[in-house]
Amino acid sequence: MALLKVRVDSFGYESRNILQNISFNVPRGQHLAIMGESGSGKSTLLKIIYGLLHVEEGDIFWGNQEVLGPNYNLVPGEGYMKYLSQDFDLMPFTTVEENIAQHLSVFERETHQRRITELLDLIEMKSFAKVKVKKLSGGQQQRVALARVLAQEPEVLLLDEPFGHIDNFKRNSLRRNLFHHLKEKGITIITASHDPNDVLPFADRTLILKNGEIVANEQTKDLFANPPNYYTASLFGEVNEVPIGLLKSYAAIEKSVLVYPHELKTSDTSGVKTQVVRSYFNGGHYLNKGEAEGGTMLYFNTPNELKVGDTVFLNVSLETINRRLQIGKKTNT
Ligand SMILES: Nc1ncnc2c1ncn2[C@@H]1O[C@H](COP(=O)(O)OP(=O)(O)OP(=O)(O)O)[C@@H](O)[C@H]1O
Repeated sequence: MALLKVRVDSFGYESRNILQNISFNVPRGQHLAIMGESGSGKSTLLKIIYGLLHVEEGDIFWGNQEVLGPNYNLVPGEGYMKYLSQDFDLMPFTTVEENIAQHLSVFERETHQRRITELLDLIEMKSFAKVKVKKLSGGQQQRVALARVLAQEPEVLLLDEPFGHIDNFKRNSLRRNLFHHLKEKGITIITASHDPNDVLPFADRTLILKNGEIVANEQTKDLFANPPNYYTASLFGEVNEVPIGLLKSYAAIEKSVLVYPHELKTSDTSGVKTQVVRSYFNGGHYLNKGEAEGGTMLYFNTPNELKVGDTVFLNVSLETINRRLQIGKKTNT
């Protein structure tokens, strides 16, 4: 079974080192997400995998084929791999339809119209088929760019912030359509994104980059349930680092555990005594900031708005505490 093998011992622009000790595999058909703060090296890594940047120390293989970088390929990029960069690379003076058609195989002329319709459907832009690309908004152009990379049905698809310019109204259905389509076709995907909504529902595995190094590479659900550090957890949203002694006063452990806001449950009578500082409307719930005894700030969710100055008692299940303590042990060793 084909496997994408990525090894970058070190890579830098000019003299500055950007990536080091990178090594991971992606089996055919798997969807890997790459998350990391801005500047952590996500785009650089995708460009290396696609063969746009030359790596002295490292190599990239798809099965037995080595991805040759710009020092060996006059036109960088491999036929079986497509890369959607943050700038879309469209032909502005031709129509949406022509932009897509240009990437369809010349050997399948009779099926072109059907494929164009299928791709326009996928990006929800059927009514724009005859519109010139230069007249489209940034988000619409990004959707056309997505259709273009899909037109050739690559074996490996690299997506760099694929929904960054698309508004929420279209974004949710587009990412469901797109990732469902790619999974059905068995395409191997690597998506670089800041947005946990691009990652949590769709990526089989998630790799976390920090300062150009891998800090985690796990099944997405396991990583969310057991984040190895604060940095990883905070990429998924708000998170608290809570001293165990605050949660369980009898515990003689000088450690903290990571607790997501939805894992802190309120009670009127017992738990960590906390005074409400702010209550933020989040749509389906309120995210509250509270000051616990001893001054620790805690973020916690409630179904209703809380009044500033109110006192609540917060609790975390023993099961959650124990699970998080186990990860601490694992990563310390
Ligand atoms: N062409 C370049 N020349 C020099 N330095 C660069 C170049 N491209 C990127 N960098 C630097 O490399 C580092 C990693 O950038 P990269 O774009 O890979 O990060 P990223 O994680 O994709 O960030 P973002 O999420 O903001 O897109 C940054 O410090 C950036 O300034």
